[in-house]
Amino acid sequence: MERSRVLLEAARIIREQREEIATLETINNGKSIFEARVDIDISWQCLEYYAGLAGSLAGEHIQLPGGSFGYTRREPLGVCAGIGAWNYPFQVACWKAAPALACGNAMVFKPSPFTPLTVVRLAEIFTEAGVPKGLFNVVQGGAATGQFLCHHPDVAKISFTGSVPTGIKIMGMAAKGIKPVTLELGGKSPLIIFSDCALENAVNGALMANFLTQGEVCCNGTRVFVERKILDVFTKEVVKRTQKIKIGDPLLEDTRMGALINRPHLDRVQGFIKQAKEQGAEVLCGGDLYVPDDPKLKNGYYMQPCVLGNCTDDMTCVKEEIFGPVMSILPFDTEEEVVERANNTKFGLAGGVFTRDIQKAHRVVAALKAGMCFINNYNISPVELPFGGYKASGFGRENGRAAMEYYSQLKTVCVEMGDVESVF
Ligand SMILES: NC(=O)c1ccc[n+]([C@@H]2O[C@H](COP(=O)([O-])OP(=O)(O)OC[C@H]3O[C@@H](n4cnc5c(N)ncnc54)[C@H](O)[C@@H]3O)[C@@H](O)[C@H]2O)c1
Ligand SMILES: C[N+](C)(C)CCCC=O
Repeated sequence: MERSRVLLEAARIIREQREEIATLETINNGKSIFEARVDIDISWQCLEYYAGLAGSLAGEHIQLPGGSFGYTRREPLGVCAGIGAWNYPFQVACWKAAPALACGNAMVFKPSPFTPLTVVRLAEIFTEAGVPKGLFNVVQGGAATGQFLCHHPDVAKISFTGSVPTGIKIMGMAAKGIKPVTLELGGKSPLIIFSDCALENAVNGALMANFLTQGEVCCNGTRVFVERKILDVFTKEVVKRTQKIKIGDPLLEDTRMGALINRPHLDRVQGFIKQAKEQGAEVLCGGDLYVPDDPKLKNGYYMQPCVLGNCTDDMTCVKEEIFGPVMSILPFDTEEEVVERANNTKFGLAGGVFTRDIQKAHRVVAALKAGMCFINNYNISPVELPFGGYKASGFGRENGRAAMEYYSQLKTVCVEMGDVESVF
């Protein structure tokens, strides 16, 4: 209950300072202030949710023969290292810190060197809310700092959010110390649009699945499979709506797409589009740099959101995570075919389906090999729901009751009520 009170107080401070933190996050990452506010809301909701769960940590009582019994205790792991990506800096830190602290652990958090700012604010808020000194700590740095944390003998668990190649290294380092890991890695998720969908919702869903945070979202549904019967009408509408997305100064109220994280990443995203064209895809809209009128933004890393048509499953843009505002549209004819193609990927983070046929919806998501599936929506984040991947997208879960499992360990106590029957 004490942990709960402190987390609730931290959530209250975040709510109170929402505008200031959102502004800092926009400066930190480049995403629009409109979206940053949503991220901050999801963050305080996460703290409130785990505040609610903190007092419910409990074991079981198990009756044994002769009046003996056993019981289990759910105990903290110790010092947990959190290593974050740059796309949701404040939110990722809250998704890790809230369950870690609720379960009685300490955390040392390392943000991405590209987004060092807001997690420091989080640490200050925790202190202000009454988190004891040293219980939540921030260290800045890049790969070397991350490696140091993973190898440190006092670190009991590593919770990592980032790319698959780094995830592989983290798992290797954790293996050396037999440390449990949570890996929240990348994806190339399918979004399946059946012809019996509510078209406007499906178009909205496809935009939500591809263009939040400049497309730099792990669970994005970037392979948009569209039933051939509605391919033309769906594509036309998606392109029309994509062209209307307001790009520019992320601190302006009406901006909906800000700047990508840095120049090398922008070049990489555009490299994927160039390669897609060479492989036969058609750029239906966007893909070029966007240069705002404001002279002080001229050198910003802005690009026009891109929709690719004429795509096939073997193209690089369809197989690899681009992590930018690039949607690939792929036609399909049957449910069986689309499920097989949707699952034909090394990743398994998310998936989505739009249809009015509720049986088909449940049948298809049951067949998808992905950890987070959406029916008739995409990329919403209720903190009550566990989030995490299958296959190369990682394992372990954040959010929901499930995350408590990943920040605690079970101790079993066996209690003898009779005499010891020795075999010797
Ligand atoms: N599944 C999820 O919840 C989720 C959420 C956000 C981002 N992501 C993924 O993150 C990737 C983009 O983020 P990124 O570019 O910051 O990823 P990244 O793997 O380059 O870096 C992630 C973090 O790991 C650190 N790091 C890098 N090398 C390390 C090493 N050898 N040892 C220890 N730490 C190291 C970085 O400094 C950073 O803090 C994408 O693939 C995206 O899909 C996944
Ligand atoms: C809040 N979203 C949009 C579901 C993103 C979760 C974190 C992944 O990058």
